[in-house]
Order: sequence, then C-alpha cells, then structure tokens
Amino acid sequence: MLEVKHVSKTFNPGTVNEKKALDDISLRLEDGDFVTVVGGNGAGKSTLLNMIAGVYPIDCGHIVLNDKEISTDPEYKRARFIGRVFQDPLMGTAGDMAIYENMAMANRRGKPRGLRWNVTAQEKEDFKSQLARLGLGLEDRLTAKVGLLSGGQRQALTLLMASLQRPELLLLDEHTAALDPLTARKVLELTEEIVQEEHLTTLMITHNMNDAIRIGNRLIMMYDGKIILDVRDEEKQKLTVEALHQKFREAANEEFSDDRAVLI
Ligand SMILES: Nc1ncnc2c1ncn2[C@@H]1O[C@H](COP(=O)(O)OP(=O)(O)OP(=O)(O)O)[C@@H](O)[C@H]1O
Repeated sequence: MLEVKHVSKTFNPGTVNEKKALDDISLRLEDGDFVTVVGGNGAGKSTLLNMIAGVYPIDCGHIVLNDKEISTDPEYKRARFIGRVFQDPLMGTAGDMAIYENMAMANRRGKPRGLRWNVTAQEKEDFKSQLARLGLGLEDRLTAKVGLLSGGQRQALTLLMASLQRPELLLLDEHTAALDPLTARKVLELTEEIVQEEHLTTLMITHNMNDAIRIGNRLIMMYDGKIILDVRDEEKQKLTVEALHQKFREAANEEFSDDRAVLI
C-alpha cells in the first residue's frame, strides 16, 4: 500500500521561477491498484512520481510504502523496492553492457555489490525464458550490448528488469510515448500482463486518454499540482474520452475565471 499524505513541492522558491508543482497532494493506493495518471503539460504528474521515487526531497507531508515512511530515504534506497520505467528508452539500462549483465544487475538489486558479476548458467537460462515472453527474439541475444537494441526492445527489457525482483511499487512515466504505435501497443500489453501476473501496485502516466481509460482499475487526473479527478472500477469503465476532456476544460476554465477576477 502506498500513502502520499499532504505532499507539496515548490521548485525554485523565492525566485521569479518559483513553481508550485505539487499542491497538498494526498493519495492512497491499495495493493494491486493499477492507476493511470493523466493531465495536461506541467500538471505535476512526473513530479509526483519523482517525489515518490526520491529524485527530489518533498517540502512537506509524508510518503509511506507498506507501512514504512520513505519520505527521507535517498533515491538509491527506494530503488530497491520501487521499479521505474521512463519515457526515454536510454534510461533504466546500461547501453554498453550486455543484455544478461543488465538483467543480472536488476536481479541483484539491493544485494551486496560483490555478488554482482558472478552470473550462473542457471541464471542465464532464467533470463532467457524471461526474455522469450517479450516475443522480440532477445532470448537469443543474451550477450548483445543493450545499446544495439531498438527503442522498443530496450523499453521492453527495462520493463522486464523493473519487475524481475518483484517491486513493491512500479512507476511508469509515459514509458511508451517515444515508441512507434505498434511497439507501444506491444509494450503496453506486456505491462498489463506483468502487472496482472505479479499483482503489482502501479502508477502509469499517459497522455493517451483511451489507454488511460482502458488500462488499470483506477484513473486520476491532475491539474496545476492537484488531483482533480479520482475514479475507479465501474465508474472508470464508464468514462469516455469526451468526459475526460470536459473535466479538463472545467478545471482550466475555473482557473481562467479566477485570473479574470484578479485582473478586473
Ligand atoms: N526540476 C525542476 N526544476 C524546476 N521546475 C520543475 C522541475 N521539474 C518540474 N518542474 C516544473 O513543475 C511543473 C510540473 O512539471 P511536471 O514535469 O511534473 O509536469 P507533467 O504533468 O509531468 O507535465 P508533462 O505532461 O509536460 O510531462 C512544471 O511547471 C515544471 O516546469
């Protein structure tokens, strides 16, 4: 279970570039919740994920994962139990290392460094069968450098690596946005498969409203650092893209009328 309690984050406070990216956010995810996160540019979606992962410190509030307060843990410590996949396929894997070496590293997350390079034959066989499920032929390229893979292959590998040691939480930040439509679909299908099989608690940012409605059991919409919509289960299934756009327009208009009130 993940609990985000009254978390706020302001970048560049006290300067002309001051920006309140998260404004008193509270959110509770039950085990196995698969939450899609939508919202316009600059709404605070990535910042929310970055705060949970520990990329930047929060200004106030608490982040609790499975009853452990993690708000002050450094990013590397949280990485032991939080899996992440980013939009950029170059992040999350080491391009100059072989596929099996990348997987071995993921498999040893949180274990002493000394054990890192002793990859057993059994382990390689396990990696092969894991890779085979991607359906991309990577199981026959165990020693290939990851830098030689296509963006989609690399993203699929990153996803596999993020879930190799079952994470307590999986954070996906527009992880299919840089892929061509067919590859994006394949990686999304794989995401659903892995999340379901492993019963992973997941937050997935997407700009694709159809995917946001179709995938997962819960949807949140962010606007200006706040959560303005949080629907789940049947209510989520009934959502339409038009309804989401309408909700977004309402939020934007409210702000616009406030601005006008200030200006008049
Ligand atoms: N490291 C940072 N330093 C300064 N400002 C930042 C930083 N990260 C984010 N911001 C600002 O915080 C606000 C929220 O950004 P964030 O990236 O979380 O939005 P987003 O909802 O993910 O948007 P997008 O859909 O465009 O990726 C924006 O105004 C952004 O410019």
